[in-house]
Amino acid sequence: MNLPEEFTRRMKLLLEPEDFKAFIESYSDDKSYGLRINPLKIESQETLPFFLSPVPWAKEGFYAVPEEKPGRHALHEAGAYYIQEPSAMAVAALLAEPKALNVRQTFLNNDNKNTPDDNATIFTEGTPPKVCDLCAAPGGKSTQIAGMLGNKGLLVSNEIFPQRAKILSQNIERLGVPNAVVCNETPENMAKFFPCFFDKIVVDAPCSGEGMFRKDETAIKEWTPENVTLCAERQKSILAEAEKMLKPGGVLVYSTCTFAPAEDEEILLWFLRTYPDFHVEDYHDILSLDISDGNPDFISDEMKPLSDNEIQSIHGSLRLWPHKVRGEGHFAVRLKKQDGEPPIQKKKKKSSGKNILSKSERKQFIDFISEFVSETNDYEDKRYEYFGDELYMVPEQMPELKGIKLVRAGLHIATKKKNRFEPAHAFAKYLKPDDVKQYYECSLEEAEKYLHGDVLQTSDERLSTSKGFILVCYNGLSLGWGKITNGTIKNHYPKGLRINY
Ligand SMILES: C[S@@+](CC[C@H](N)C(=O)[O-])C[C@H]1O[C@@H](n2cnc3c(N)ncnc32)[C@H](O)[C@@H]1O
Repeated sequence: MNLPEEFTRRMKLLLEPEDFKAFIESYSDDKSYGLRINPLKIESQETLPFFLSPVPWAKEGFYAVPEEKPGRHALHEAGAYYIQEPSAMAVAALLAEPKALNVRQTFLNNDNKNTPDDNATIFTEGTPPKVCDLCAAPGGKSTQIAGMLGNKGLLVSNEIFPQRAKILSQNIERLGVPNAVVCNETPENMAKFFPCFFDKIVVDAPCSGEGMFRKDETAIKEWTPENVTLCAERQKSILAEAEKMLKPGGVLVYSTCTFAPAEDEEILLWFLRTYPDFHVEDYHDILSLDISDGNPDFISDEMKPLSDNEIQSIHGSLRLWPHKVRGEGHFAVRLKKQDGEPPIQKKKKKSSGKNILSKSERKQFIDFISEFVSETNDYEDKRYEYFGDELYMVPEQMPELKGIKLVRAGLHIATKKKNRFEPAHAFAKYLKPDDVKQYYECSLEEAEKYLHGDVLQTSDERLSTSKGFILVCYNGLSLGWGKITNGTIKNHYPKGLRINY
């Protein structure tokens, strides 16, 4: 592998000779590859037909074998898991509260045996939090956070580039997440819409991507020292906006997938000096002791001298090195904002009302879903809003977002067509077989046909007289809608998502 010369020179200066040797040698190893199970869909990895071994720092994370192609399997489309580079899984894990993370520690101490307690999620106590993932596409951290939220609270996932925001939104849909709002905004606009709003924010910043070298040749080609400087400036401006959006007492997680101190330790130091009401919370002993500390010696002379407090804070950040852990490399730190009274904000109205379902429309909608949903009670007191003809079940904690570029406003539940509704694909992805009046459980071969867009033929006696919308499932997980008559299931899998197996 042809690493950029200046990159190698810098790493040689930073690392001890033995470390440097091991670091460079790690580039001849295979890249790390993993998947994270989606707790909204499956309880354990045991139902997956792949060879998996646990990632120490992420409860739902597993190393996988790329040759088994889990990304091409029907279970992937069913939202059972998300393919994610293992070291990246440490970032969202840093959002967890220590109590829940101690559960994880027990998990590790028990030879990685899964225990029922281990399903404890981080946000189950007290009011469910409002979380923002500010640089979110394609959705690795967002889908991990959604799993931790367990359909409670609010997740606002933002991505600045429209095409990437669309992919983010699709991944959120695939994993069946109901409480995520996807925005396509600049961090500056996000801060205007959400001042002092969030309990937790992740800034997984755009960076020079030195941790991508083994995975992606273009990261090597695009690397320049000037880009490192440019990224560092951009990271500061993104963090400055994130800070405005965080409530007092809130948690900010900053991360990059690069090794450049200018984007890691130095950004952390800059942040602590600019915002003295933040301090670092050290999670090494909670996440995994294999993870290294951030290094105060990496700080350049212009930023020296460092106080004892600053040195300790930098030690509290995490570095995942590819020669020390099984992962491509990451930097991450958890910052806590001092408690205090939030500045008084103009209260945002919940909604202007014009998009909201009228009483008669609400009745019409509930009547419509009662044709295929077993229990409509859960849907009766929810907040519904139209965006054009698209009807969304909007998370309760979402303020009115007039003027913001929205890609997804919660759970896309239906499309209005003249005087009737058509259930949305996202709604199918959210539902489980037990939630509906009729579902069809496919074989793997049928699932692949369905995902390809084919009509399915069933000889299942129970369905011989069935009519109307039916949830097409594989391994007990919904793939999408079909419409059944006389045992023939017409395919409603969205055209843009169809796959050639
Ligand atoms: C490291 S990636 C995020 C990866 C994502 N968190 C995940 O886990 O899948 C950084 C993201 O920031 C976006 N980005 C680029 N420039 C940005 C800017 N000026 N402000 C905010 N986000 C930006 C990129 O498009 C990219 O999707």
